[in-house]
Amino acid sequence: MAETIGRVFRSVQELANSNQVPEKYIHTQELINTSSPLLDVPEVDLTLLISPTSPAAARQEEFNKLQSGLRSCGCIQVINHGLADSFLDKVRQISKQFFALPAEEKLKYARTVDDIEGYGNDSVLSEKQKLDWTDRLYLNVFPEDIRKLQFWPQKPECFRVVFEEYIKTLKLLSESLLKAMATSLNMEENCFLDQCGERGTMIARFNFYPPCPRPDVVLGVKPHADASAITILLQDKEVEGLQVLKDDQWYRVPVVPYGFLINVGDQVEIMSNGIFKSPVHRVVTNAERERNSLAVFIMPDPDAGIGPVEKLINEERPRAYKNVKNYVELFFQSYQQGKRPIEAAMICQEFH
Ligand SMILES: O=C(O)CCC(=O)C(=O)O
Ligand SMILES: [Fe+2]
Repeated sequence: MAETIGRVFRSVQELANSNQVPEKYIHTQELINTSSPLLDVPEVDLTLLISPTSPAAARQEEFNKLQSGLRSCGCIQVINHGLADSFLDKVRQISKQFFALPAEEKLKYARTVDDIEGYGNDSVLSEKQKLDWTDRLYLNVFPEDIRKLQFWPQKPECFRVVFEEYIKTLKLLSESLLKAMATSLNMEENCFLDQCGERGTMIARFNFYPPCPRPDVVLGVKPHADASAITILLQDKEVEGLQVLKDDQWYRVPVVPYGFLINVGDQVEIMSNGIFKSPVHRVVTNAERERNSLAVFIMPDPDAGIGPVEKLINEERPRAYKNVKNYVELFFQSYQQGKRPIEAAMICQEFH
């Protein structure tokens, strides 16, 4: 068996417990403002949006909000999505319970040094990299044959049952969203979904952010945009932390306790020829309270190429991106070099 990180791994949770902030976690370039202004994220009522019995005007209103959110800040809050509040509480509960287990129990699911899947902390991609103040559990979920069940917790006991139900429902939700996004642009409803392919992948990342003694210089997650097509985020119900960059300024993303935050990933930015924006975002830390979130990344099949939808290319909006295959690989190559990965897919990069 490959060496597990058990031997070399110090969880952020352990650092937090011993009140230590190693230098690798400290950002020296700028102080981090944890109380920046609040972002105005449109709340979209999914039932009104997709139900054929909704009044046409009300449906249109929801489509307008969806489109304007994804164009301006790259995200929307989805409410009235059909998942019960009590079920979302259960999902949050299994995450909290997992991270609260003793270290030796969690280490049964530890990732290997050179793999991303499993329980661990920030993957080190370069020497200069600052580390994120977070522990994670990273699981491949769809297609089913890419699951590595050895990483799926057996404690708490209901983990797998609750999680399985959650991801099945989120798969359907992601399909509805991708269709709605295409429809909002007057495109054929499957134009984004079809590009994801039969073997589109879905990956879940449970994020656990222990309290941090230095929120002024440490980040929960450093600035990045997601490599996904879209990301479905279940935020902590009480503790804020996510920030989005808009017009060169950081904004706090509000907590909607039983809503999902949906953000555009780089691959839908490409498919939409830049109409929808994949937002740069980061997570700040909190000195008093821990925070949990669960990000589900909806990814196109890495073997199927993606590119801007033909009908979204025209004189006013010329093709801005190349067709790309296995974007995630490209993403990590650029990320290592400290570049914004999507630039590698842009045409005429010097003009952007
Ligand atoms: O914890 C959050 O709110 C967001 C995490 C995130 O950006 C990610 O996992 O890609
Ligand atoms: Fe992210």
